Amino acid sequence: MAQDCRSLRPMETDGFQVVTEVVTHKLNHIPIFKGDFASLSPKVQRFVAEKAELMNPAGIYICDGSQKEYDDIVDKLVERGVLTPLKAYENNYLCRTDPRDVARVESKTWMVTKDKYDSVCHTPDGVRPIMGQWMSEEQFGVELDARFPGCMAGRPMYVVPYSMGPIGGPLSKIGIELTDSSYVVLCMRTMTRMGQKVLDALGDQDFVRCIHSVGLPRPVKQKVINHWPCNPEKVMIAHRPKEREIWSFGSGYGGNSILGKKCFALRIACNIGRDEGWLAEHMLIMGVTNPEGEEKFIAAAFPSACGKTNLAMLTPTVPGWKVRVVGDDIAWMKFGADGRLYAINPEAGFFGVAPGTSHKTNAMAMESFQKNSIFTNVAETADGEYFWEGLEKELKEKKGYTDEQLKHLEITNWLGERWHIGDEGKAAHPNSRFTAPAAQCPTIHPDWEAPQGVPIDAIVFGGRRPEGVPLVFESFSWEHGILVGALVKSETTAAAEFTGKNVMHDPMAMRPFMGYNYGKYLEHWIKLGKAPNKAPKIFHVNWFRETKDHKFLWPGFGDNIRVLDWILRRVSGGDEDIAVETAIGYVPKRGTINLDGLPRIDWNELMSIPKAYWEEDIDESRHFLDSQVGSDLPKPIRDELDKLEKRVHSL
Ligand SMILES: Nc1nc2c(ncn2[C@@H]2O[C@H](COP(=O)(O)OP(=O)(O)OP(=O)(O)O)[C@@H](O)[C@H]2O)c(=O)[nH]1
Ligand SMILES: O=C([O-])CC(=O)C(=O)O
Ligand SMILES: [Mn+2]
Repeated sequence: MAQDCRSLRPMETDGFQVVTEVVTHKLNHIPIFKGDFASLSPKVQRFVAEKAELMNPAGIYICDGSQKEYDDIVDKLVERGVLTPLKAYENNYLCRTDPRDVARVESKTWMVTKDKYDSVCHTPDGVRPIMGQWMSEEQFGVELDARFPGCMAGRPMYVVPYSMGPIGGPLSKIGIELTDSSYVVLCMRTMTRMGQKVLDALGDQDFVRCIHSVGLPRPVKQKVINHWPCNPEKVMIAHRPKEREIWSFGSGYGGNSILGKKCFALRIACNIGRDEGWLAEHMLIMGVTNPEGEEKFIAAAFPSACGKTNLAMLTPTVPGWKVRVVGDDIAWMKFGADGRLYAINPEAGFFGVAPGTSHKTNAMAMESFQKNSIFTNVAETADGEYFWEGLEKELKEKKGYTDEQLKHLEITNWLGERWHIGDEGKAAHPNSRFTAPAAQCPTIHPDWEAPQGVPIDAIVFGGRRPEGVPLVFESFSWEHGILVGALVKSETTAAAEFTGKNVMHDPMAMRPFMGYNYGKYLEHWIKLGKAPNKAPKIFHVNWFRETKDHKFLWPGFGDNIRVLDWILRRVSGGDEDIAVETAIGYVPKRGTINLDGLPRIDWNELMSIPKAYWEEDIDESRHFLDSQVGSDLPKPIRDELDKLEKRVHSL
């Protein structure tokens, strides 16, 4: 490394005191700000030393995961203006990012493998794969060289050891993230089990290597906006699944930087799962107890910002039902010796969409983030409370404001500007997020950290489908259910860089998170569902069907319990006559979904299966599978599509 990091002035080292200057030939005089380098396992030492040599940080900070460490980092960030305390709560902070760094960037996310078709499908000439982007190893080398050498100059490099899943659990895995973002350190502490105890459990085993840099070495040449260094022009989120390695550059936004989450727990983990015989999925996990006291577990996959957090934390509107959350975003699932499918939530916190969250829609999320939480890109009221679209009514009632007072309330929007309700633009960014410890959720399941997981009785797919798709249907078989998952489509949301409302394919809600060839992934699913494994039933739901004048046909949120009730009665079997066979699957018989107490529901409109819509949809789906999965599409899935087409034609 050309630069001499010892010549940095103290302020350029973020005010850290040098504890020891370890002079090994490996560390090349890079000082240790915190922790004991020598106590790290040889593998970890080598990883840290090599990457420090490459990225040339001002010093190394080995995280112990303690509360004091968290508080110290928070204090520093408050002092620097990166975080603002939200005075109305205990230990809650607001973070405003550079407005160019607010969401995942799918176009800058790559899988790096020797063989292209390990990463993506054999798509016909001229078709750009949308389920994952491939980069060659050679190209990756070039891209790495253009970004990482010296990229941490003047910044501390935090070493973040973390476990996905309860530490030491049979389904859990360990990663180590190196990052120059202290915001990321705070989020990793909430979202994972992080710190010394992970190093203790690791011993000299291997781990997933995660390298993250905001990509703006000091002295910075560009203007830093909102004290949020980032490098939007050079963003790269690259994964090397064979090497179990992640390289993330240029963005501090959660989905790109909290590497335990999407990068490890989905893209790398689905590769590990393929090798080891399990599944890593973009799914919530919930326990649902009926009025008779029987509990069943559901895993559900909806695309980003399509309702996983809300469903997992649902407050039932029907008396006698109880819902408890195991996880709200990611499930690692493995069939056990008894043939049942067991799921763990690899995360320890919620990184949830803020707008739309209120006591009315998701009271349990609201309760989860009253303390110890970080709010990214939300707005703030003059009283030091968080604010976003969907909280207007609640705020008015809480404060006893008149409409006029509410309109004049001083709000600082996510951009830091003065803003009033009714003004142009949004108070909060549509993808603004809360980061809260899962343990703070009042409905967290007592077994949410059970190392062996919870047994899954039903898998549910869904998306935002304004047209044509009924509220709920059940697939005919495991293979048909996989086709249903493979054909998940949804209106785009603000969770990634897309603008406008287009209905896009998002198979299994995994399009942005696929870690290998999608056809092989479907094959893996098919294989795992075979006897002696007992495959759960697969359902599809749609909370988002609209009337012609764009009103939701279904009230959603807490009323979704009515649909779960039907699903679980189908799972229980028995001789209840509650389903009708249709071309696309079993749908509820009229009268078998409890609608008591709801305003008028247009059942016919909500449940209809319009032939013309489905014929067109199947043509489009066939085109999608042909062009995007091509020759990699497993035969059983193609057969299911043929059967579906025949059934729809004879509607
Ligand atoms: N109409 C309607 N909207 C819903 C329902 N459930 C959730 N939403 C809205 O969908 C948006 C996102 O929901 P989340 O539950 O945060 O989405 P998620 O699937 O957890 O998203 P990621 O964290 O991005 O993976 C919120 O703005 C909700 O208000 C529902 O049942 N009906
Ligand atoms: O990754 C993120 O930024 C948040 C998330 O859960 C998603 O987009 O599905
Ligand atoms: Mn998600």
